[in-house]
Amino acid sequence: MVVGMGLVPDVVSLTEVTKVYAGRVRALDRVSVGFGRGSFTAVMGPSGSGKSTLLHCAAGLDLPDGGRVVLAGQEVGALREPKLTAVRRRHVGFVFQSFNLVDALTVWDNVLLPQRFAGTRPDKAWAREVLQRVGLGGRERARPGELSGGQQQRVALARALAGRPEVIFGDEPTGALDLSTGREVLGLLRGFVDSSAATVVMVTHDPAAAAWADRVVFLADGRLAGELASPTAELVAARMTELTR
Ligand SMILES: Nc1ncnc2c1ncn2[C@@H]1O[C@H](COP(=O)(O)OP(=O)(O)OP(=O)(O)O)[C@@H](O)[C@H]1O
Repeated sequence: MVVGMGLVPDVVSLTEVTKVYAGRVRALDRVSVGFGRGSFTAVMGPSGSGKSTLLHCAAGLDLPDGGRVVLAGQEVGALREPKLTAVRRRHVGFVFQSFNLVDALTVWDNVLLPQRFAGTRPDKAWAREVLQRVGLGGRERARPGELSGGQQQRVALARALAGRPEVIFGDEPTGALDLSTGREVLGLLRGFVDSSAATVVMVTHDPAAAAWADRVVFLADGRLAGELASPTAELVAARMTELTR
């Protein structure tokens, strides 16, 4: 099944992607899916269905064993290090459940860190604006340990956005947050998609979180198991119940 290959050009596309672990676990089995510019996609499926593997392959963090991944116009499998890392740093932002902030650095330095790693001159005015937008204006000098979980996730979001990536990948970005803080983070992601035509691909277990997306892509046993446009939490939950039956 091929989903998401629409009229809008894809920022990320996977064609017949297969990933096998330890020579026998087929985590992804000929998955073809595209993520269009300015779209927000949630990836869902039962535990072990291949969601994180899909995200890692799409983001160039992991190489597929078969098929093709094109990320921001570059075929990932054809790139060697350090080029692959350079493409990732230039075009991709990440938001993980565990935030992955550096405790020894201030909020400000955490936000600018990926650009410093990339060797690009940080756009400080934009970084400041992004921190304002996520509600952390004035907290630049704080350390992550002094912030709440929700605030730390917002720092991670600001860090992901500060380099103006074409695509942001989230692996359970609201998984460690309470309901209302999770909603705030999802609202921010939604706002960035709508205002800057950024592309978001987010793995989640939560139907209410998936309902913020334009589309939900379902996986089961490493294969695509359909998609849902304009999702509601109820429709997503019903589909998940069918998949886990
Ligand atoms: N590094 C690895 N080595 C061996 N097997 C792996 C590895 N990573 C993932 N797998 C296996 O690949 C399959 C897909 O894993 P993946 O983490 O992508 O699923 P998931 O849908 O994200 O699961 P969850 O919802 O539980 O996080 C599982 O069977 C998992 O055990």
